[in-house]
Amino acid sequence: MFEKTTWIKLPRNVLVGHGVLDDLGEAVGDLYLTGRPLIVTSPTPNEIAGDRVRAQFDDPATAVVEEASFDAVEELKATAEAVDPGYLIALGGGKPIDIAKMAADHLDVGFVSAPTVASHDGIVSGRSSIPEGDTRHSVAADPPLAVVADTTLLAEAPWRLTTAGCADIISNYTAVKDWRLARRLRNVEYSEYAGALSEMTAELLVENADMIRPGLEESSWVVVKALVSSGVAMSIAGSSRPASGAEHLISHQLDRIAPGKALHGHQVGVASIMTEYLHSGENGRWNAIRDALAELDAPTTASELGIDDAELIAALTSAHEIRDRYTILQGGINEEAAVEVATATGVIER
Ligand SMILES: NC(=O)C1=CN([C@@H]2O[C@H](COP(=O)(O)OP(=O)(O)OC[C@H]3O[C@@H](n4cnc5c(N)ncnc54)[C@H](OP(=O)(O)O)[C@@H]3O)[C@@H](O)[C@H]2O)C=CC1
Ligand SMILES: O=C(CO)COP(=O)(O)O
Ligand SMILES: [Zn+2]
Repeated sequence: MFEKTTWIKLPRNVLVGHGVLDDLGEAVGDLYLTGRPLIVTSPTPNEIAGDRVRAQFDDPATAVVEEASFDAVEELKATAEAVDPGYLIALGGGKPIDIAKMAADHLDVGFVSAPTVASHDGIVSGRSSIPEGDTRHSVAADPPLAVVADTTLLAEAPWRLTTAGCADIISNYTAVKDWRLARRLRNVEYSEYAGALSEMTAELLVENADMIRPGLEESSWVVVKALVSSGVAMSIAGSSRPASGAEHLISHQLDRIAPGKALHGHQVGVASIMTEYLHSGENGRWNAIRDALAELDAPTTASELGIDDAELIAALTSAHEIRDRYTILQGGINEEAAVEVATATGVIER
């Protein structure tokens, strides 16, 4: 008997465009949400756009989060108990979005995402990525009911945050390779739709790379559409597999070994050059990944990330330990081989 079930959760309203942050109230009204909103943000986005959002609601409450952690989720839930919100609005980068997404899931209230940077593909996904001790959890949570991405605001954000979003998308190439490898060698569940969507998203971004330039609203448009599409691929898959393979494991390790030095997207981009090399060898397309990153002004070396060679090698050799996810790094890579891949790809100097 056929007993498989698929439940794909997706946002209902996705609003991308010029000045649309001022339509957030309307987008929320369209969802028939009731009660007061709790705006979950972090210091910079609160300063830049908090008042614009608060002005659209009666009696809004605000919680400012400083870090992505399970403690921050618990603190937010405690705030919510006092505030009794009808729904949450996440305003900011990956940090407040991940925290609000997970807290909304626990509180059983709706959640709306208003990204202020196009820096990662969690703006739409049904996952929260939260570190805990030596591990990193990709926690299932309902995706936002609505996404309101204001391209004017995103184009004004520092360029390096946009290039981080581009690099997070480019890393989909190797994430899908790892996923296919895991299907072949461990029979893990694989979705052709999610894999194809994720790869196509990376392909379209690279094809449009010449349109992606600092301060251009069209660029934010192209990048956000890609981030939305990648998030949808994760929702279809019901896991972060289409957008997170060994390159993400390396980046998560860098977050622990060299915290705060580089952005998530930039780390996964550089790591992706190396995992592509591991997948396809020296004549493979690792240099196409490197060139695409360089064209988008994203880092391609450890020193551009601000990371020491030793930190990079430590992340490479320990990445396989942090999550039970089969990738090209399964079983680990030893130090000599790690130095070889990092130098062969120019990520560290010989
Ligand atoms: N759930 C998922 O599927 C995914 C989750 N992620 C997670 O997302 C996080 C990375 O996201 P990222 O956005 O880089 O993290 P942050 O939320 O930390 O944002 C990065 C920086 O941008 C600042 N910022 C936010 N908006 C603006 C703006 N408009 N202008 C200037 N600065 C601004 C923030 O300020 P401040 O310091 O004041 O907050 C912060 O310093 C990681 O934790 C990663 O694991 C990544 C991909 C997918
Ligand atoms: O960053 C992500 C996808 O781009 C989320 O991946 P993780 O599941 O590895 O946290
Ligand atoms: Zn990512």
